[in-house]
Amino acid sequence: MPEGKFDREFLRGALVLMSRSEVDRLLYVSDHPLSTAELRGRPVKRKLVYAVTSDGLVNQLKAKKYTTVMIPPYDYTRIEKIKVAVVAAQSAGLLKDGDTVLALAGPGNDKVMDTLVKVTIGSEDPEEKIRVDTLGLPPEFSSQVVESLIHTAMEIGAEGYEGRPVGTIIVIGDSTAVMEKSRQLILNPFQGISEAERNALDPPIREAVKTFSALDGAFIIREDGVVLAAGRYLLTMSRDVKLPMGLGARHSAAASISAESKAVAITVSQTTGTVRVFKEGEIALELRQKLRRV
Ligand SMILES: Nc1ncnc2c1ncn2[C@@H]1O[C@H](COP(=O)(O)OP(=O)(O)OP(=O)(O)O)[C@@H](O)[C@H]1O
Repeated sequence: MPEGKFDREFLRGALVLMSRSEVDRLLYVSDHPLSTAELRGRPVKRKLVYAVTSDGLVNQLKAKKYTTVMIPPYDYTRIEKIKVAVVAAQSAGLLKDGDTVLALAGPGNDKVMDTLVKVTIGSEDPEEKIRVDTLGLPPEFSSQVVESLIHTAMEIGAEGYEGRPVGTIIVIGDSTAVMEKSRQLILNPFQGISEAERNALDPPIREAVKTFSALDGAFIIREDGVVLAAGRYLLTMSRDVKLPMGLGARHSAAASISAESKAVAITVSQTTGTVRVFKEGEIALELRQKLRRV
């Protein structure tokens, strides 16, 4: 889409707002950085954080002393792009609780920006907030991967598969150990696909995870999001796990694998749609469904 007069006005309007002292950070989610002319006379460089999708661009912008974070090059919606960029900026220590952030994103891979979002960091409804940061995950885990899979799990719990409720387990991290402590129940649907094409950060792969959640068994996912397998039966049965009454074999298997490896295990309960994250054998996070469509 070529950039028109209104698009330039929109950007100018957004930059005027961003210059205001109430705004702590301006998150510019685009592979088309602002031009010198667009930035001239605006005291925003200090606040500006670019979120871009290529290493090359990160290096170019850093060489020009711009604060820059990298986000995956997937086909996200504008709001998803902004969420991913906020998480990336948080992980890079660029945002703190209470910061007012204005984020700008556009529909495609051109210069046009059409979405301006105001976010106050840490102000979300605690029920809604997925506090991956408070899970205390080791550094090898990508908070983007974990957050996106928790989100996918919430969708599985809310929507089920073809109108019927489904449950599943998603095990993330320490994958060599987890593969050793599990066995394939069915043919692995992710086998033979190149690693670049089976990353859970990629929206089509997230959709595939939702579809395959109807299969028996667990997903095994590497820290960087590469889906190694679906349909795995977890062989661990640890006695040291703490489970509330009423949770059965699925939750017990997830708790056990998280006790016997460094992995975290996300469960979706078929019965209630509730999503739980297990770490070191215990529930580290529990998210109930507000609205269930199945
Ligand atoms: N060790 C395991 N590895 C992978 N999946 C498992 C394992 N044990 C059970 N499951 C899956 O969990 C399913 C449901 O088991 P069960 O009803 O006992 O679980 P639950 O913890 O009560 O969870 P839900 O709330 O989903 O019913 C089984 O049909 C199976 O697909």
